[in-house]
Amino acid sequence: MMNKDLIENIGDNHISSNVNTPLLPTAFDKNDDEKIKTIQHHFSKIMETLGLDLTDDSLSGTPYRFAKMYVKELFYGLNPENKPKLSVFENKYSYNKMLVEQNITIDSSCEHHFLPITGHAHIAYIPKDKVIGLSKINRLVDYYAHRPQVQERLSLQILKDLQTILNTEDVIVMIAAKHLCVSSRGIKDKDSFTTTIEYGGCFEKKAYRNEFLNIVNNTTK
Ligand SMILES: Nc1nc2c(ncn2[C@@H]2O[C@H](COP(=O)(O)OP(=O)(O)OP(=O)(O)O)[C@@H](O)[C@H]2O)c(=O)[nH]1
Ligand SMILES: [Zn+2]
Repeated sequence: MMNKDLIENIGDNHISSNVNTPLLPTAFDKNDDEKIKTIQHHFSKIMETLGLDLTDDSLSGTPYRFAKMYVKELFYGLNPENKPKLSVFENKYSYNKMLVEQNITIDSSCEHHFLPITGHAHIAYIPKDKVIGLSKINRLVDYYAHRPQVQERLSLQILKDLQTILNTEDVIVMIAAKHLCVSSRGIKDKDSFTTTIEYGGCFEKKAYRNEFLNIVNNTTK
């Protein structure tokens, strides 16, 4: 069982409440195995409602597979225990120019339809006293992406965490992604995609944003 602070912050203790993922007070009352059991039960009812024969050997394991996939894979980022350890190091070399980590895979799900959001994140920061292990940026993106999301909140959650960990406002997060709920149902627009860009500190200045965008545009395949 987790305490109230953890529930409210879902492990994102530094980010302001308006960017927290909305959770019930009961969010952590069940462990992963209990959640899988409950989801398995309800998903089998959904399948039965659709008229599917769960005694068929190809379908009988689906409710369990589906539940395990939700809890352990697609939405592992709802469990703060899965938050990656983000190692930061002293900026011994006093590197104080832009560092860009680009083409970070986004595999997320939209919270309105529970359909995939896929694309890339491009992130930059200008170090002060701390630098972060590169892979930890990718891990942080992956963690926040693996929740039911809207792209705006995903961008902000990543930004706020990096600003806190790196002890600087000078961070920018850009995400360009396709929403299957737009391309494969509803309006079924196959070509459109969505770009969000959130930043603070020196990236408020156009010159810094332009330098970042030039690097991303000129070097991203
Ligand atoms: N702002 C924002 N909207 C999103 C995101 N992902 C999905 N949506 C939108 O959420 C909206 C939900 O609108 P509703 O009208 O309630 O749902 P709907 O009837 O399925 O809407 P349509 O997709 O237009 O058929 C849709 O317009 C989606 O495109 C996101 O990351 N950010
Ligand atoms: Zn959607």
